[in-house]
Amino acid sequence: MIEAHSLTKRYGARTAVDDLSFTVRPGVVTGFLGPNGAGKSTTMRLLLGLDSPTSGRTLVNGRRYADHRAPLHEVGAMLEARSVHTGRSAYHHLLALAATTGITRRRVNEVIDLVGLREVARKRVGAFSLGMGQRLGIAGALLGDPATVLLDEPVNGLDPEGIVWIRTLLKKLAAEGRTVLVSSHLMSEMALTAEHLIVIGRGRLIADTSVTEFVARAAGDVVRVRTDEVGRLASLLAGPDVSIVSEEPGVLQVTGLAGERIGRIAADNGIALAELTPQRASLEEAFMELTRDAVEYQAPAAQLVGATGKGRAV
Ligand SMILES: Nc1ncnc2c1ncn2[C@@H]1O[C@H](COP(=O)(O)OP(=O)(O)OP(=O)(O)O)[C@@H](O)[C@H]1O
Repeated sequence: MIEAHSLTKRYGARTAVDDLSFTVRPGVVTGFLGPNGAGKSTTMRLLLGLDSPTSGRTLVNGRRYADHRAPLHEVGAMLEARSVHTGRSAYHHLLALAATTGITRRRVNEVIDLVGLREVARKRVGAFSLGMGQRLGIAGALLGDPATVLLDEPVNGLDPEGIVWIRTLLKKLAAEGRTVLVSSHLMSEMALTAEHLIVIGRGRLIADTSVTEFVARAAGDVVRVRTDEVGRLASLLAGPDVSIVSEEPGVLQVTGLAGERIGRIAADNGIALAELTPQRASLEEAFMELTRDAVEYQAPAAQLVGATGKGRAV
């Protein structure tokens, strides 16, 4: 389990992380989402004790990272910046890491197989592609068989096959009862990988919600209706919670009524419809909407704010 309590990090006048509180639970993959510069990497560094917070605190498996006697067995992490000795082979890089904490050669070989680097294990890391480097970083994170895994943008640089592989691996790690926190700036990727989402913008918490709930809220309730009788239909549909806009001749964009209801009202009044289409905001659109101006949203934890697409020009 990972906990952030009122975490704040300032670099001079710049606030990278701003009073952030959340809990990451074991058993599911949690996506850590935010646009570039939102503060994801900084938060991850704070969780790992690589940087100290200006205020607030973080706990991993109930303790501060620095208080763990064998941190590699508690938390495995891959941060974005690669700090691998490029002259070493993948095998020797992992062996050197293992040696610092009494991890066996057998385990080194296990993780090499787990991440699919067996064929290139003896090659110099300097010659690795970005994707191979990511796999090596993941191998390092898993070396200590940790209960908690933190990965910063692990999908970067992976080919489609690698992306599917990491998705499957993360789900497996979570199913084994581990806590898995994965950062990304790609909503679409996280929607396929994560079950829970923590979304930040400008260092602040914007949403702490299940992916299911995020998807449900992202599905806007705008229905596009095409008919020869727009005027008559619009007056029949009008109501206190209904908004109707017509941006092109013969077409209404209706908010606040389900498609079924619109179809029923039209049929009851003998109006023929040429089209009746619920318009769904894509997840990516919803995410962008949500993070566009993070300062607008000052969400309490465990709530999703502003993802309904309100404010869009309909
Ligand atoms: N060491 C530092 N010194 C000064 N400013 C920093 C430092 N580290 C991060 N920042 C600033 O803090 C903010 C958050 O950066 P951070 O790298 O945590 O964001 P991020 O969400 O991980 O973004 P990205 O996806 O681009 O890596 C940015 O404005 C960044 O410029």
